[in-house]
Amino acid sequence: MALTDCAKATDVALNTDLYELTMAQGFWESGLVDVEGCFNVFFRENPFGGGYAIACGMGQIAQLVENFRFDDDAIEYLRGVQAPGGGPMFKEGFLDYLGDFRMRVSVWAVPEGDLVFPREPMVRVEGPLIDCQLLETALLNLVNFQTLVATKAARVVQAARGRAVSDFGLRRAQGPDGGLAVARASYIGGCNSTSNVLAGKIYGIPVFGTHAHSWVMAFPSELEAFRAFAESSPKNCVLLLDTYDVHQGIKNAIVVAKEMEGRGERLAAIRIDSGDLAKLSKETRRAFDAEGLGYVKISVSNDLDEYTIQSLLAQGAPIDSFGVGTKLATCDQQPSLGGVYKLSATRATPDAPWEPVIKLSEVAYKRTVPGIQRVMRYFDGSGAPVADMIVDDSVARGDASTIVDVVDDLTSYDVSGAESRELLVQLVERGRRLGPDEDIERAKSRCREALSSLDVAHRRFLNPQTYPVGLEMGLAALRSDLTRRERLGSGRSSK
Ligand SMILES: Nc1ncnc2c1ncn2[C@@H]1O[C@H](COP(=O)(O)OP(=O)(O)OP(=O)(O)O)[C@@H](O)[C@H]1O
Ligand SMILES: O=P(O)(O)OC[C@H]1O[C@H](OP(=O)(O)OP(=O)(O)O)[C@H](O)[C@@H]1O
Ligand SMILES: O=C(O)c1cccnc1
Repeated sequence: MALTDCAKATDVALNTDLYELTMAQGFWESGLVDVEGCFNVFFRENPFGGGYAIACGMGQIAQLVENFRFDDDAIEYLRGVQAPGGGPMFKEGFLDYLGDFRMRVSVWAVPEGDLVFPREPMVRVEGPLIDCQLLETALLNLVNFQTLVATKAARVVQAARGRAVSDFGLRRAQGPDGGLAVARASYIGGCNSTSNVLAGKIYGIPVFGTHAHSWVMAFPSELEAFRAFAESSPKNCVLLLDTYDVHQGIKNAIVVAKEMEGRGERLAAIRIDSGDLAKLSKETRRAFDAEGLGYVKISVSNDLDEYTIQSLLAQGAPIDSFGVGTKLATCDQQPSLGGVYKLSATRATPDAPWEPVIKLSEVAYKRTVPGIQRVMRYFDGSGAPVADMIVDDSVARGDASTIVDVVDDLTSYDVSGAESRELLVQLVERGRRLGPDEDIERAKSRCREALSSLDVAHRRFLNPQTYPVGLEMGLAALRSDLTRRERLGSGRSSK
């Protein structure tokens, strides 16, 4: 993540909510240093009213775990933090403990770029409660935003139907870190390039750019501005046509394109950034084709998103590429994913058996899933994913053909005969990464393959079909049992 890439690596431990540190102090003081927990990250609704989400941010978890330490500066800062009631917030003994602290968690996660659906764990963390708690905020910060952006990008790219999409969002992103995260996640979600140069350097994402209206305005005439840009950037010349009047812009760009031809060069593309993009792109295409300039591509921008792109293509607009900024970077329509980190099991020591726990709620919809959860994804004969099953091996009944819906336990799905694969992959074992970070290109191709295998019923924007996610029958029974026990007053709530 940006903080681990750009700032002092050790600052990652302070990139958290204060309560994680006060809870950690409480665990330390209560002597609960050996107690272990299992936490799961999941979200409850697909973003943007869609039928899927794209897992992202997981590729930076191992780095977060490894870099998680409190250096002298961090301890000095914490020593100075005052409690509102007076006196230091943190005790010296706890600060000593933090000074030697190293994360001891094990982590499993859905690989970046893969499909992920509501209520299934996309990250599972096991380890000492203190460690798990200290990781919560930074982990959610990594995966919530990037999963949201990767999903938005996947939708925009889906609408573009094979045409290139570039991330233009840095100027509207949520700060410098936000801009980097947008570039990374939108590339994994399917964008071809970014205008963000730092993201290009850090992540190896191809960079792309045209020129601004100010370039044209800085010259006495548009024609001179176009000429100067063509001379300065002959190998990546994209001319912006709409500073004054697109029709005059077309004429001037044609003049410059011909002059370039005379020098053995080629105008790569033009960009249109306002007005009726369908009408103007058609006029531009006709004019350039009539002059034998069929190779000049048409790029458009201006507050685009998946819906405007879908509409432009439905209008037959001959557009070759899209620059998408504000609505991609700010995840317009839905500014946050709402992913949560919930405890699902505890054990008194690392060798003791896990005890599943459940969080009830007034609304059944918010009831959590207990246990040490794995996810199996089932596929039909054509390789399309058809359902995901959450399994806890300690209670599994061996009947892998029935999945009980995760929200409505009167609904079940039959997956008999379907091929399956494990969704969560282990990244970290007791604080140590199990391998190098995956190449971002691998995550990008995983996303492309996963989306192309997903039934269009789950991919469409309007009223997509809900993808089935449920519990293995033994886990469903355990959840009902724990719910009953808590409701009848014989569970943890009454002890
Ligand atoms: N043919 C079209 N069909 C659907 N939406 C379009 C079409 N052409 C443009 N749009 C979208 O309509 C919105 C507003 O476009 P509009 O023509 O008002 O540009 P503008 O706002 O005047 O440009 P400027 O950036 O100069 O203010 C933008 O989101 C743009 O992407
Ligand atoms: O429209 P977006 O999807 O956010 O894409 C990025 C926008 O940033 C630039 O203009 P800027 O917004 O700075 O000024 P303008 O709207 O006046 O052209 C560019 O010309 C795009 O329009
Ligand atoms: O290169 C461009 O055309 C560009 C980059 C960022 C924002 N708007 C446009």
